[in-house]
Amino acid sequence: MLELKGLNAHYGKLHVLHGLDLSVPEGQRLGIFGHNGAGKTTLLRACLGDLETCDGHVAYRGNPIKVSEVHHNVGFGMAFVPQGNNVFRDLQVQQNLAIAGLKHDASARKKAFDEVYGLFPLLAERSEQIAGSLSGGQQQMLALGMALMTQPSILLLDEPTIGLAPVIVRDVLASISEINRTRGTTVIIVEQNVQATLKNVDRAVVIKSGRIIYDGASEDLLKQESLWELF
Ligand SMILES: Nc1ncnc2c1ncn2[C@@H]1O[C@H](COP(=O)(O)OP(=O)(O)OP(=O)(O)O)[C@@H](O)[C@H]1O
Repeated sequence: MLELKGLNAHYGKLHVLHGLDLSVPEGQRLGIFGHNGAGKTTLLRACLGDLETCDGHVAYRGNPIKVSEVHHNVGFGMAFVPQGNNVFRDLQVQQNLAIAGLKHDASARKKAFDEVYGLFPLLAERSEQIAGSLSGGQQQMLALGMALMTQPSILLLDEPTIGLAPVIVRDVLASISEINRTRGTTVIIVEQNVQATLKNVDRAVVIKSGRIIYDGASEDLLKQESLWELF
């Protein structure tokens, strides 16, 4: 579904990703882990074409991802939830969702609303609440709901549980698994909460200094003693 070949990324003289190869099949839940600064967010941005200074090949369902054409690339069915501050804080919950679903006609938008409210009943209960007054975990659910309003085939999530209490972390990760189970949506999730995330992904990739140093089944990652220091 998503294919990266020989991906290099730079910020000025800083060489961040070094010839990465990665192939993600339809319906997979992939967790990407690694130290701060390892290049995880950069990798997500490259998948979207949101990085001018990268080279290599990125394709989504056979469509080449063109650099600097994010608006075009998301049209292939990609949704990206960036780290933090990802809702319109001064607008109501339902207004946030409506904006995210603007590309749809009225009937597709209603279907998307029904799906989001079905997955996150709390968003239906709080539909008129101002988003900035939701708790951190609720805002994260709204951000996921906004991504779902686009009816994506792949979700790219950058640390969706950052700053949340452990019990809420579990809820948010379970919601992501539920989205994958009910819609078949492919998920790529960058996370620092490694142990909690491993319970909700099929495959784990560990990046160190812009290179993949582990790629395997999620349940096997914790058996790799040489990687424990990362966690
Ligand atoms: N816009 C930018 N300009 C210059 N350097 C950048 C930029 N964005 C990221 N970097 C640098 O690139 C490297 C990789 O950053 P990236 O955000 O991809 O790492 P990460 O693995 O997502 O880290 P974290 O877990 O802390 O979010 C870091 O050294 C970072 O300082």
